[in-house]
Amino acid sequence: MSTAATTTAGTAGDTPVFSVGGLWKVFGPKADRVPGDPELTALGPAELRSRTGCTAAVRDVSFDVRKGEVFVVMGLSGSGKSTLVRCLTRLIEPTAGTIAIDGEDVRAMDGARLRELRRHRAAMVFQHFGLLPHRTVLDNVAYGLQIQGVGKAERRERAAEVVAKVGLEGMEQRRPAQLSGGQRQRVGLARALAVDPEVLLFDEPFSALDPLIRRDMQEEVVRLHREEGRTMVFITHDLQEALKLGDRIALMRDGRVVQLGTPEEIVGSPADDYVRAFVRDVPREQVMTVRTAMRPAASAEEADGGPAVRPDATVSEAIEAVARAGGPARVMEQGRCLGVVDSAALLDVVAGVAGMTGVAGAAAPARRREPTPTPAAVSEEPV
Ligand SMILES: Nc1ncnc2c1ncn2[C@@H]1O[C@H](COP(=O)(O)OP(=O)(O)OP(=O)(O)O)[C@@H](O)[C@H]1O
Repeated sequence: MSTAATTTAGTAGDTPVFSVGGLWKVFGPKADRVPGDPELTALGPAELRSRTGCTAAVRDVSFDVRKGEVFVVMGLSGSGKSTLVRCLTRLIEPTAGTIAIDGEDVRAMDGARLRELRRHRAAMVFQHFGLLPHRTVLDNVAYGLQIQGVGKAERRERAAEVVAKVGLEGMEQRRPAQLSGGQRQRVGLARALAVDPEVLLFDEPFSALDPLIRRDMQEEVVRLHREEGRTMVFITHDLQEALKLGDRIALMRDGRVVQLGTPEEIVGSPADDYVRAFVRDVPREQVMTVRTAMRPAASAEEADGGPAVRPDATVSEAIEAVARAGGPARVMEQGRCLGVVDSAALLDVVAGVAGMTGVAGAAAPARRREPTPTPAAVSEEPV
């Protein structure tokens, strides 16, 4: 889901939307003493609990959420996802560490500023989003604007726009009880969107939906993100959902982020055995891109002919192109041939014997041949 992100994520000089440093949330008696005590921080969850009665739900977590990206927080139940994301707007008060939004210190905000943060800047979409049962869809969506003091005519107009945007046109006058679970979730999404927040925070919003509706909603999020480029933080315990939606994924275990990276990095270069076990059953060809399997062109003919694929095409897409053409495909970017992929290298990725090496072509060294100068331009559009 990188289309909007790559165009809107901006340059390295951009201030991140959220910047989190050394964040801790400890529940329990005298929680404050835990983060600063090396003896206690060295303990595992069970030992910490038995020694102090405390649970470290978030342990020394640092990351940035970049403008325009979908940042997924993933982990099993109890790994600390909800606590971490609630700390971002201080729905849960952190125990230690720093949080900034657009460079502004969230921990230093007073009550009024915090309310403003939650209402205007970082809106949350919950799994159980508490729609008002006696209000219509339109009024539920307009509710956040009403709280903000927006006049009736304007809020109805804006609510109608977002209702249409999330595909609920024609249902404006229904009440929540007259909607399906998926439609209700769309109302919750529309309500968060109506206040036009800089960042949307999703707390497992789709986990109660049945699989088909869930897929629809995931596609809705992908579409909204592509159209608007809005920054999103998305909690899920579902790996497929994380891989589908995330530009980057923070994988949590026992309060720590064990790996932070793109779906391709997480699947292709798991940081440890835990992550490796987590991603073992992922169909690699649907996540890994052709960069992983690419080698330099072996000859001028190879660089000049054959089907073209984009560098961010999946291995699965390249397999189709190679199978149709009966020979290697060229990886093309802005008219330049970056390298080629052949069936053997693509198969290596599927089999998991080619990893993320960071060096194009190094995944299949035995087959590496001498590079050929790339042609200046080609006529075909990459698939
Ligand atoms: N108010 C609380 N008091 C004590 N412990 C808590 C509290 N809230 C959460 N915890 C503990 O903190 C840890 C992390 O919980 P959290 O809800 O953040 O996990 P999660 O990854 O979001 O789980 P789930 O997917 O089940 O929602 C768990 O061990 C949980 O029991």
